[in-house]
Amino acid sequence: MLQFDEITIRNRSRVLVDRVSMNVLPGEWHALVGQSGSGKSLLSRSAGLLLPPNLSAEGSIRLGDTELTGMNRRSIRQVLGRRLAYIFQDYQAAFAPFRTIGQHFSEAIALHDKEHLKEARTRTAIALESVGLEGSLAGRYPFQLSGGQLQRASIALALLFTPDVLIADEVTTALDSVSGHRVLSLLNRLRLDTGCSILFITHDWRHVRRHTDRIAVMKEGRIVEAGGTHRVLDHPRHDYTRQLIAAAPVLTRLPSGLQEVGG
Ligand SMILES: Nc1ncnc2c1ncn2[C@@H]1O[C@H](COP(=O)(O)OP(=O)(O)OP(=O)(O)O)[C@@H](O)[C@H]1O
Repeated sequence: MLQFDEITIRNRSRVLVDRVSMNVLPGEWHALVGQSGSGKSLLSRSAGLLLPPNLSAEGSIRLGDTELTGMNRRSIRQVLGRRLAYIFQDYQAAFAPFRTIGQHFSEAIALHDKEHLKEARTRTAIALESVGLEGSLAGRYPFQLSGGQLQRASIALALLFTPDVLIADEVTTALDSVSGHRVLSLLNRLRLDTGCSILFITHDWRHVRRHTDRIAVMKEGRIVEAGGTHRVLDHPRHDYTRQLIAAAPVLTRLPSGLQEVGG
């Protein structure tokens, strides 16, 4: 569904992502893990052509049959939000401070589905309700919502057009553990309802074990190990994966079928 082929990302002096290939399958929840600075965010941003201007990317990224690399701004804008959506740790950045939540939804509908603009209000209310928020929140400004509410609103906005792939980059990091857990349960329900795939970047192995189907492990710009979640967690082949798992002590004590308490 989202196929990265031999992606290399560099700045003038350094290769930051080195010939990475990865395939996110339809409907799956695919984790991308690795230490800070290993290149996870750059790789995921390269799909939406969202790299900072001082970096360049080579290789091929396909969403279904559509080649994303080399698209012009106009074409990628049509893909972003409609077929490929992002949610970030910094969910505040998804909203402009002086526009209401509802205005953000109307703008997205105006961009991707103009002929149904008249129904924007109803659609917004339905979308907000699908993530457990009241439709009336559409009239509020971002600063009038809690962190958890705003993250839910950003998920509703990202999933408004049922994208094929949702890229979730450390979406629970800024939330307390209960809100984080709720957000991920919500994502799982929406994934099952809509059939979208999730590329999930995280440092939290509890979430990896609980939710994901497959894992790719990144180290210094390369994927060093990839496979089914239970295989990688219970029988890691690469030393680096073993070290990462050892640094999350609770996981070392649990066979993959069991869930840890808490979190
Ligand atoms: N605009 C940039 N210019 C130069 N180097 C950059 C730029 N953006 C990121 N990097 C470097 O690229 C490497 C990979 O960064 P990236 O943000 O992808 O890491 P990450 O694995 O997502 O880390 P984290 O888990 O902390 O978010 C890091 O060494 C980072 O310093």
